[in-house]
Amino acid sequence: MLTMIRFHPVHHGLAVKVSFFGAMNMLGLAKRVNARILQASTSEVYGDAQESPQTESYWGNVNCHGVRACYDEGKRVAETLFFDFHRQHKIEVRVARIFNTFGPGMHPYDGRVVSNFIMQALSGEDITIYGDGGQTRSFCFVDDLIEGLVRLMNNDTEIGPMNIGNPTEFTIKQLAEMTVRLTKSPSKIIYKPLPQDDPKQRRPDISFAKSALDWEPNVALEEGLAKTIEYFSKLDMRNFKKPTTHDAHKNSEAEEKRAKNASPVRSNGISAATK
Ligand SMILES: O=c1ccn([C@@H]2O[C@H](COP(=O)(O)OP(=O)(O)O[C@H]3OC[C@@H](O)[C@H](O)[C@H]3O)[C@@H](O)[C@H]2O)c(=O)[nH]1
Repeated sequence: MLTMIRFHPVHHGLAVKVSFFGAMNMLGLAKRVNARILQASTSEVYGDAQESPQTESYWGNVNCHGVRACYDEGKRVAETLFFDFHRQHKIEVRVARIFNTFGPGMHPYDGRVVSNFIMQALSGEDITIYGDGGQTRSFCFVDDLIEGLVRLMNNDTEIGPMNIGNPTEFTIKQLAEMTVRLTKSPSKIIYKPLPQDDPKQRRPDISFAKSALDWEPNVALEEGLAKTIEYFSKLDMRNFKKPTTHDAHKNSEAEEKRAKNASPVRSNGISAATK
């Protein structure tokens, strides 16, 4: 749900609110009924990472006032709450950092890259790469993710945070080409501006999950993508409506315009207008 609303301007504040109050409420409930509780955290806590692969000990690189912050900071503060409740109230928390996950069951309009590309390819629309497509992601098939989460919840000693993702990295351009090939689509690939603060590289270090849970993903991107394409091709689209407009890239179009109108920046980074 948070993924779906992440870039919609109307919902920016809501993402932080849902993350914070949702975590507070659920932790209160876990305390009252003495339950073990899982936080589905995210690779977004690493922001535009300056280390790759990302280990759990990396503190991340998040622009706290950027357009993406509502999601990234919301999930970061939720982790803070989980660990505080663990320390103060001895709640049995488990925190998994999930990397880009895909598979049957995805909402066709959730706005993420896998669903966008498959929907575009199946309907013969242009495939929209944001930026030059050189940015990378590590895509985890849903069955692998669920197995990892179940093992983490059943583990009596490790609380996390723990990366649960597929460490095989692909560029977004490779994903677009693979989608076109697997769907045999006539769609052509087009390029749109990159959204502000879009991470350049995402790849989990899963050594912790491997040693603690004896877990690693088994489904390769191509195999998972084929299953996801099959799922999307059988969906009755009358049951879905577009929740938001297809406009994530527009954040950066607006940024570009602002930058063009701003005073020139000197090589020392100080705007000419400030001198
Ligand atoms: O149509 C599109 C959509 C997205 N993209 C690009 O594809 C990349 C991946 O974008 P996605 O929207 O799928 O999401 P991200 O990988 O950035 O974050 C994702 O993984 C971590 C989760 O916690 C987040 O909830 C999820 O959104 C980005 O570089 C994005 O700019 C396109 O090139 N075209």
